[in-house]
This record gives sequence, C-alpha cells and structure tokens, in this order.
Amino acid sequence: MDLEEIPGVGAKTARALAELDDPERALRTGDVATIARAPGISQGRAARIARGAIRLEHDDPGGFLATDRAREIYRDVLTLLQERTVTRDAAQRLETFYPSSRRSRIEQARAVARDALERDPNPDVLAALEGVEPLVEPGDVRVRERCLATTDAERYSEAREAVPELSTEIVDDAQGLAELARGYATVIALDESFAGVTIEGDVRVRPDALEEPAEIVPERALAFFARNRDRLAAAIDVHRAAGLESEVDCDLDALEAALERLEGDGTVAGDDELDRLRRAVDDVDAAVGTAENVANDQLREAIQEEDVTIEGSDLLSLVERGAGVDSLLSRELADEYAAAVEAAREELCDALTLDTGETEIARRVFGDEPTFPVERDEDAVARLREELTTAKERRASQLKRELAGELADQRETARGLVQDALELDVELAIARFAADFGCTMPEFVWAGESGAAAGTSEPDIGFAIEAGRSPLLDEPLEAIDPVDYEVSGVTLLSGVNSGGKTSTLDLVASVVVLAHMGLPVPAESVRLRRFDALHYHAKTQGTLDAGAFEATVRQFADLATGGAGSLVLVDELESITEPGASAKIIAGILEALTENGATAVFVSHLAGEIREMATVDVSVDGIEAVGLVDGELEVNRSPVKDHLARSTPELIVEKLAGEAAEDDAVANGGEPVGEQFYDRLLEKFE
Ligand SMILES: Nc1ncnc2c1ncn2[C@@H]1O[C@H](COP(=O)(O)OP(=O)(O)OP(=O)(O)O)[C@@H](O)[C@H]1O
Repeated sequence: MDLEEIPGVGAKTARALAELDDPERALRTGDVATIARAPGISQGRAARIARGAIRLEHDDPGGFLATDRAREIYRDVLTLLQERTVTRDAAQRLETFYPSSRRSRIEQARAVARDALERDPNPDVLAALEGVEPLVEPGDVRVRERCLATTDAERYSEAREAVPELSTEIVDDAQGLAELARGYATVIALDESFAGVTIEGDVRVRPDALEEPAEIVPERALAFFARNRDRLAAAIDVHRAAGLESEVDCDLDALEAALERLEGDGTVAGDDELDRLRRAVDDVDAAVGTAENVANDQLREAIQEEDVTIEGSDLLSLVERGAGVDSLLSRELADEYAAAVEAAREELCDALTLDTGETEIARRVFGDEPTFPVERDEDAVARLREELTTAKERRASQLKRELAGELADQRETARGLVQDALELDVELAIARFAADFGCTMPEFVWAGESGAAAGTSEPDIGFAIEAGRSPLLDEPLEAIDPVDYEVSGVTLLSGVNSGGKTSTLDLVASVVVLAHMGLPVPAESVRLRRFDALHYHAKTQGTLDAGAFEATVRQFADLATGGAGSLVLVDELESITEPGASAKIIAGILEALTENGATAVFVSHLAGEIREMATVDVSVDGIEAVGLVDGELEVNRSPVKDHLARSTPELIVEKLAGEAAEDDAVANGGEPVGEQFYDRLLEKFE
C-alpha cells in the first residue's frame, strides 16, 4: 500500500507511519492505538488516517456528514457506542466506523455488526477485558555475560544489526577469543575456522548463530513475553470466558503454562533445580558458618569430656618441637576430630542440599588436618561458590533457551490473541448498544432493487422507520414513545410545540447515520435507501443577520444543484428571517429539492403557508396533539401522513371555547356570550 495514497496523508505523515513495525497491518485492522504511536500523530489524527485507509479501499469520497449538526449526531452516537467498551483501545477502534456512502463499505461493516449481535456480553468476559491492552515492545534488552566474536568485519556489522542485545567483538585469532572468554561467561564464535580450537571457558563455535536468535539471545523472546505477560494472561481469560478457544489457532493451556513459568524480569520461575541452586549460592557463607559451629561445639564437648594422659617425655618432645595443641589433638583426639569434621561436612551438604558432585567439593571446605577451633578452607569455599554459581547460570540459561524456544514463534499468535480480544470488545460494545437502545439491523433497498422510482434505478423509498426511539433523548428507553415515520421525496413536518418534531429529526438522523456506519439502528424495523450525504440543519437561534442569512441560502443553492442522493433534514428554517419571506424561500428550496429527487424533511410551523406558495405538490405530515390533559398536551409522537397538524394555540382556543360553552349554559342562561369570541378566533385557523 502506498501510504501517501490515503486521503489526508502527505509525505511527512507517510514517513511517520513508515516508522511503525507493520503500518499496513495497523491500517488494515483499524488499530488506531498503534497508528497513534507513530511520531507526531495524535489519537484523533490516527482515527482519521484509519478512516482514510478504509475510504481508499472502498473508493469512498467521504463527506457523508455534510453539516455541523450531522457531525454532532455522529459524535453523539459514536460516544454512546464508545461508552460501552471496556478498553480504551476498543473505544479508539470504534472511530473507524463512520457513515459511508459506499455500499461495499456499509456491507463490510454490517458483517462485523451482524457477528457482534450474536455475542453475549457476559460479565466474566467484560471483567477479563479490563486487563487487555495492546502488546508493547520491551525496552532495550542488554545481555552482559555473553558476547559474539568474529574475525570478519562484514560479519561483525551483520551481527551487530541482527543481535543488538549482545556486544559483538572483533578478534584476530584464538588468542583473542581466549581473552574474551576471561571477561564473559559465554563467548559465541561466529567463524567456522574456530571449530576444534580448545580454549578454556565457555566458548561455542556457532556459524549459524545469527539465524537462531532464540538460542543465542533467549532473552529477546522472554523480555517480550515477560513485559506482556499480564496482558496476554487477560487475553487468554477473555477467550476462555467468551468460549472462543476453538476460534484461535493456539493451545491456550500451553501458552498459559509457559507464561506462568516466566518472571516479570524475564527469568524462568518454577524450576526446583534452579531454585535449589539459587538458594545454595545465596546460603553458602551462612551454611559454612553454621557447619563450623557444629564442628566446634562437638569438638569442644569431646575435649571437655576427655581425660588426656600424656607421658612426661612426650610432653617434653612436643614442647621442644614448639608444637601446639593441634599436635596434641591429632595424637590424642584424632577420632573425635574426624567425627566433628564429618558432622560439619554433613551439616553443610544437608543445609545446601548439594548433589554428589557438589558434595565432593563441599567436603573439602573442612580439611582432615586437626585444628582447634575447626576452620573453613577459604579457597575451598570459593571453589564451592563458583561451582554452584556456574551450575545456577547454566541451569538458568538452559531453562531460558527451552522456554524461549517454546515462546519465540508464538509472538504472532500472542498478537492475534490480543487483537481478537480487543475486537471482541468492539463487538460487545455494539451488542450492548443494540440491547440498550432496542436496535435491529436496518434493511437497505439498494439502487436497481425493487421499488425503483419511475425512470431511474434509484429506489422510491427514502426511509421507513417503525417504532424508533431516538438514542439522543435523555429519557430512559421505557419512557420514550416509539415513533413510526416514513418519507419518500420532500416533506414538510408540522406539529404542536414540544410535540417531538426536533426529536423526530434527531431519530431520523441517528438511524441514517448508524445505518450508513453499517450498525444496528434504534427501531423495531427500518428500511431505507443508501444516501450520498446527510445535510441536517438545526434550528437557528433567533433571526440571522444578513451575512448569515446569505450563507444559509447559498448552502441550499448547492444542495438544490448537487444534492440528488442526499437526505436533507431542516429544523424550522423560518427563523432565519421574517415569516413572510421565510415561507417564500422555503417553498423555493422545496421545489428545487423535489426536482432533483432528494429526500427531505423540513420541520416548520409555517407548513400550510409554504405548501400554498410552492408550485409543486409538497406533502405535509403532522405531529398531532390528541388533546389537552390537565393543561398538558397529549401527543401522538408518530407523524400522521398528509395531515397538517393543528397548532398549540388552536388547541388552546378550542379548549377555551368548549369551557366557555359550558359556562354560558350555566351563567348566561344558554346565551353564547363567551363562546362567540372563541369561535371567532377558531374561524381564523380554518
Ligand atoms: N418520542 C418521544 N417520547 C417521549 N418523549 C418525547 C418524544 N419526543 C419528544 N419527547 C419529549 O418532548 C420534548 C420536546 O421535544 P422536541 O423538542 O423534539 O419538540 P418540538 O416539536 O421540536 O418542539 P418545538 O416546536 O418547541 O421545536 C423532548 O424534550 C422530550 O422530552
């Protein structure tokens, strides 16, 4: 993919994106969080780029949301969806759902939504999702006890690039290798020519080293899995809780077991032998001290209990030789000394749980030559410590190599697990949104399908909503009256004040936006055509000044010429200027829209006047007050087709006329004194 072909991506952004590990994967999967990791790319921009990549794929010109209010509606429904994700990452991924005018994109998103509606957002899955985050690369891994060595300059640069975790050294010959072996625990020689050379220390000749990084630097794979251990464990839990085990090409139990053996710092846990060696190394000094005490206590006791008889000549000879008490000890108490030393050796070996080979070395810590007090041989202690340390390191690196071998080629699997979990979060948010707002998948009537308008392949339907509930109303779902509304062509919508005209436009806009995002819509059933754009003009506050008025009229001029496939929703445009002029202008706009075949709903209190002024047949629908109950309007929220709704003042005058008639009957002996006035007013409404 040529990144610069993505709408909105210039050379600079393309360079920033190219710094990502796999920018195409991130773009293909709508991984907004990863895209935002490119230098200088904000979260919002990352979402726009991801949408741009989808637009490129579907040859989508964009611009479906043609007005501020249309964009606001999109933001509002998107927020409702985002509020239902568990992870921030899934909330960002939802930004890649946008209303598109392209059938291929709508159908692509609809396939995701259909799967989503099958999902069960059970609490265990939601709880497990809490711990899922995109995987991260560990910081720089440096391994200091191992190095690579070569005589060849080219090999040297190759190695530095392929294995940056180890230092690579240039050597001239075996002598150089031997010097390195003194400074590093392990030296890996890359040149075949070193095969067969014997050098003291751990020197391995591995000409294939650069092809086998898991063996040479097991730390690389281990650091990645250690850094992401908790995220992966959470992703595994999500798969289990959601019953997705069979959908992944991965043995979750094995991966989980491998992760459990990994410590946060990349070392391997849960190995008895390594634990034993670690403890032994740590405890050498303390154990030697205890063993010394054991020997000395035993020997002291033995000496105290012993009667030593020595002949005078012997004593004399000892004194003359300047011999100390040690000689006396070896002569008189050899057995006791041997027993005490044996006890010390046993104590030491037991305390450190040493194996046979180590025991051999440990025994030398206490010599056979009698002394009192019994003393350790420091050289032997150092040898023991060195032996245990080497064994510990050997064991640790063997375990690392084994575990890294198991995990190294699971990186992509791990990424897949997390990716799937985050996508599941997106799907569950869609499922929860659908459940919370009583949604269904809308049915599109595509161009060329049944019901095409005469002379065109465009369907003759605009939209038909049954039992829709606007998700933008603050009321809880149960408190919202379901609305049925169907429009083809251009329509005026009349109705009582606060009857729900604006809410009806919001409902239509939300349904159309969600449908073009490929998502379920808040209604029992919806049929609609595919629109090219949504032009939603909210009610203006007060009369516009001349400049703003001009700008608004200009917008409609553009629509009248180019808005054929658009849905136009307009709320009380009459408030842009004085009532008489408004009606004329609106009538003219409606004529133009009718001629170019747009679908439009114009909410207006001047519906009657506009209809009269228009030269084309404009239908007028009405949101009717069924009556006044305790001074409150009782409204039928579903617009009645081809019906100019009576206005609130008319209803109130009607109510007053009724009350006056009753009063007249009582107070004026049946003379219609009060009633006459109200009847006069009512006549004006006819
Ligand atoms: N379908 C509905 N179910 C329940 N309540 C609704 C519904 N539609 C609207 N309402 C309530 O009626 C109030 C007024 O609705 P809305 O603003 O849409 O009326 P309107 O006809 O546009 O009013 P105006 O003529 O003043 O512009 C809303 O705030 C909401 O509380």
